[in-house]
Formats: sequence, structure tokens, C-alpha cells
Amino acid sequence: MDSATENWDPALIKLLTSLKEVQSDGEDVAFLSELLQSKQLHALVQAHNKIVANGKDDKFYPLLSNAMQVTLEVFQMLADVISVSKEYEELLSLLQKPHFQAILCTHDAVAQKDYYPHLPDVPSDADDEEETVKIVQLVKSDEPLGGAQSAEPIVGATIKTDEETGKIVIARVMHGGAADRSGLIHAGDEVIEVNGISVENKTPSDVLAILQSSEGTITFKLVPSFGKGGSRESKVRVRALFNYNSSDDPYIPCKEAGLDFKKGDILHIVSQDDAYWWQARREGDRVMRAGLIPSRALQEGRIIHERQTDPQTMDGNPALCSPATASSDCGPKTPCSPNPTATALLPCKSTPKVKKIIYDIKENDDFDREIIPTYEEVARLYPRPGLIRPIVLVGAPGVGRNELRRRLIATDPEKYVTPIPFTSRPQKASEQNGKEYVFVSREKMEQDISEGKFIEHGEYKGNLYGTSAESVESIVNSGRVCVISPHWQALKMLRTPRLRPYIVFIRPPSLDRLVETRTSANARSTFDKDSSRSFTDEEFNDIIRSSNRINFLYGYMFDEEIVNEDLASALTQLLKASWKVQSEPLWVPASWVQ
Ligand SMILES: Nc1ncnc2c1ncn2[C@@H]1O[C@H](COP(=O)(O)OP(=O)(O)OP(=O)(O)O)[C@@H](O)[C@H]1O
Repeated sequence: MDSATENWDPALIKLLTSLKEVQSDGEDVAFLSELLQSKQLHALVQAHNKIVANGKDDKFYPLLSNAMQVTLEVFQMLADVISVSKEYEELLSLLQKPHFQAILCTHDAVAQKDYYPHLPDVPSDADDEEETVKIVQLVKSDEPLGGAQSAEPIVGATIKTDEETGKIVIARVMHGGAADRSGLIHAGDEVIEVNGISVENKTPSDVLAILQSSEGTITFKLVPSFGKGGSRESKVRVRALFNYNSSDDPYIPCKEAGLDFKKGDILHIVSQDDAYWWQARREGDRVMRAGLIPSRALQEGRIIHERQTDPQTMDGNPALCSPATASSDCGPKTPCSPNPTATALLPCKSTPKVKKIIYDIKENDDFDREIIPTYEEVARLYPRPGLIRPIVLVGAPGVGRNELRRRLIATDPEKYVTPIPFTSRPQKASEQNGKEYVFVSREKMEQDISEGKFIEHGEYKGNLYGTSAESVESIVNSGRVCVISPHWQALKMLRTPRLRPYIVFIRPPSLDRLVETRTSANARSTFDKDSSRSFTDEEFNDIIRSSNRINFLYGYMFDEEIVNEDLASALTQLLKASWKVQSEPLWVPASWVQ
């Protein structure tokens, strides 16, 4: 062994020696010899040997593989006690550092062995004429999976009679179910025998009876359908924009396989193979098996059909009155309809299946009918230190957005800032340009408004007022938290990849509590800008009505809801929301992170 080969791996030296013995001048041998002597290969072999050697050592075993998740939980705990001590704040800021997060992320990838290559399916050269049969054994479990169109439940898959051949075939394999986990059963596979019993000329119900009577292990004899199965799990995440309850859905091919969800839930779409029924899991659920949900096309079709058959239907979206929101939206005190005079909301309890709301279309001419609320594709946006998303407080006029904004800013005026509004009104002698207002000419302001530079604007006593997108951006770029409480109609201008706002919907409590809290605090009505007086009963009703309407029209844009009943607890929730924005990865429209 010469000095050049001193540190070489013995296996490589052996290979090289035997290669020399080949005594060939061939190009291939020369190439191989060069490769075996290359520095890069030796470095790789050494790295591999080190990993293998260390892998045997117990002290390098990962204690957990979800360090990122644990850190999020720590964030949550720290957010609750952040005001208690400086150390907590320091810890939070350390944990937020991108390098630290990158280490944790890498740690998890290594601990989960996420670096193993995903090998393609083994190609099959099987002759169509020659039937290859596979025997698959699965342990019968209690997986609540039921039949498809003419199918019956079997361990995480459904079966049906093939229309052309009349044979029993696997209709669908549920992602994460026992059949899927086995990796051996695929959609399209033909079932020949179950537990040794031939299924020839049998119906799916007959097969179900065989399955139900079997105990423990079930053995399937299948003819594989090459090319159809084994679809890779998709990575698409969506935010549900409607509530879904599979037991109320007469069209779902298999009720037991349905996945119920609420508006706002994040769903991991694992398969879109079927045009009408997607397979999904709720993000964060520990359940491995996916469930069936209506595809976007199917849900859109349903909503359009509902709107066409009943033009007065408010949205075709069962969300507002479905049981999930029944307590807040369907009770007698807070009717779902934004306009009680035109309300045709049927009490949820007695008729749970009727979930639509009728409203007076004349009063809602700005209702945006193009939006068909089904699913919004989302992705995680990681917090970027020094670039905090603006916090936008929206809600019905008079609900308390400005009060909450003021209180939030008062907790730390250095950190929380609101943009200085622009106005076309003449500057008073006592005023300083850029302090209370930025004074500009009417022409300039009109020009900027027409160019879309203002996120909101309005006219009061002949003068224009508005907030520019640029002033929001400059606060964000200065590392502070921009807090705004615009009119809800500004939402469409605001919710852009450029501004990436975190939208908090401020909801009123029930009518009784609204009246009670505002009266005891001697709250001032915001309906009459010219005089200071309390809210009237009609105004309290208006707050509830417009809140329901805003929620209906723009609810899909809200990141969070805070009920403004008690000011102190609403502020605490707002502070928590602010910490979340600064420290946690949050779901945003996928286009914002591309
Ligand atoms: N939770 C609460 N309890 C008691 N009073 C409240 C509460 N929230 C707000 N108020 C009071 O209600 C009044 C209206 O609040 P605020 O000015 O914040 O409304 P707003 O949503 O900003 O309305 P507008 O958009 O019309 O200006 C104020 O007097 C405020 O102090």
C-alpha cells in the first residue's frame, strides 16, 4: 500500500486490484479505474462509513423527529407568558431565528430519514394475456370504510362490479388505510378469491358477507391492474371554505369513507385521481387513513345548481348555518340572515338539512357572485424576522375595531404602528405635515386612487381621506407591526401577495351582551360623526346585521375571529394573534409563497 492509498477504504483497494488483473485496455475499464481512484468517491465512501459507524452508536439516536412541532408548542406557551419576563422574550426571539429553525428542520428531516430516495414503481413486463396473480393478506381491522357505488367495505378499500367485464374490482384505495399501507392493493385490481372463496358471479354484497364472516386475517387473490395503482400522495393543502358533513350528503359513494370538515379547516388533499371525489386528511390529524370529500368541480357544480334553481339562495354554501356554527349563527338572537325582514332561515334544530339563507338581493347588490367558495389552495408562510405581516382588524362599523387598534398600539407604541392617513383637506396652521395627516392636493390624491395606490379612501365634507399601500409597506419594512382597521370594503384591495395581511375579524357578541357591555362602558356611537351620543337599539341591530353580512361575503379571507365582548380579553386574544404572526408558520394562499 503506497502513501497515496493509505487512507483508502479496503473494499475500494480490493476492487481496484481486481480491476488491474483484468488487463484490458477497454474504455469501460479505464473509466471504472479512474472513478475508483477519484477523490470524490473516496470522500463519499468515508462519509458513508462514518454515518454507518455512528448510526450503530445509540447516543446518536434522535429522541424525537418533530422538533419543529415541539418548537411551535413552545411558541404557543411563551406567547401566553411573554409579558412575564425578559428571558421568555429572549428565548422566543432565539427560537425564531432562521438559522435555528433551519437546524431544527434539518434535524427532523434526518430523524425521519426523509432523505431516502423515492424509488419509482418496479416496472412490470407482464403479458396482458398471461394472468399474473398476487396473494395479499391483510389483518381485518375496525376501519370504518364502506361501500362505493355498488361496493362494500374491505379494509381501507372499496369494491364494485366492473361495468364492462362484470368482474369484482377494487374501486378505490383509501390513502393511509390498511390496503394502501400494504402497498399491494391498487384501484382496478380484479378480485378473484377472498379467503379461498371464488367471487366469480358474486355481487359486491356477497363479497361483503364473506368479509364480514371472516375473522383475523383476510386473504385476497387479485389480478393486478398494472399502471393504474400506486399513485403518489399529492402535497396539495387547501383551506375549506364551506362546512361538510358526509352523513348529510346523499351522493357520496361511501358514507363511512367521508371526511367531515368545517369552514377554515386545512385539508391535505392526498389524491385527486377521481374527478368528483377527492381523498383528503385534516392537517394535523393523527389518523392515517384519508377520507372522501367532494372535489372542487363537484362542489362548484352543486353551488351553481343551487343558485340557478333558487336565485334567492344566498350562497349555496351550507357553512353559515351548518351545525358547526349553529350556536353563534342560528340561535334566535343572532339570525343567520343579514336582513331579518327577508330571513327565511329555518331553525337548524328542527330541519338540519336545510342550510341555506335567503336574503334581500336588492340590499346586497355588491354581493360578489363570481366567488364560489369551495377550497383555497394554501401553503405555509414562515415568519421572517424584521418583516412582520400587517395586522388588519375588520368588522362591522361600531363593533370596536378602532378601540382595539388603539389599545394594541398602547401596549407598545414603538412596536405597533398605524399608517398616517392622507388627506386633500387644507393643512391648518397648528398641523404638521406627516404627523396627523399627509397633506396632498386633491388632483394628486385622485390620480393615486385611480392608480390603485390606496387600500381605502373616502370623502368627508368635500375632502378626500385615505390610507396608501405604500405607507403600510414602509412600516412593515421598518421592522414594526403595522396595525390597520379599514372599512371592510377595503379587503379585496388589501389581500394581495404584496401586503400579505393577517386579517382578524372582530365579531360582536350576542345582541344582549352587545347592548349590555356598550351601555355599561358608556360607549359612543360611531354612526353619527357629528355628535357624541350612545348607540341606539337600531344601531346595535345594524352592527349584528352587517357583521353577519361581512362574514358571509368575506369570511373566506379571515385568518382569525375575535369576539369583542369584554375589551380586556379581546385585547389579550389580539396580542396572542400578533405573537402568532411573528413566530409561527401560518397558512396563506399558495400564490403568496411562490
Ligand atoms: N368591548 C367593548 N365594550 C364596551 N365598549 C366598547 C367595546 N368595544 C368598543 N367599545 C366602544 O364602542 C364605541 C365604538 O368603538 P370603535 O370606535 O372602536 O368602533 P369602530 O368599529 O371603530 O367603528 P367605526 O368603524 O364606525 O369607527 C367606542 O366608544 C368604544 O370605546
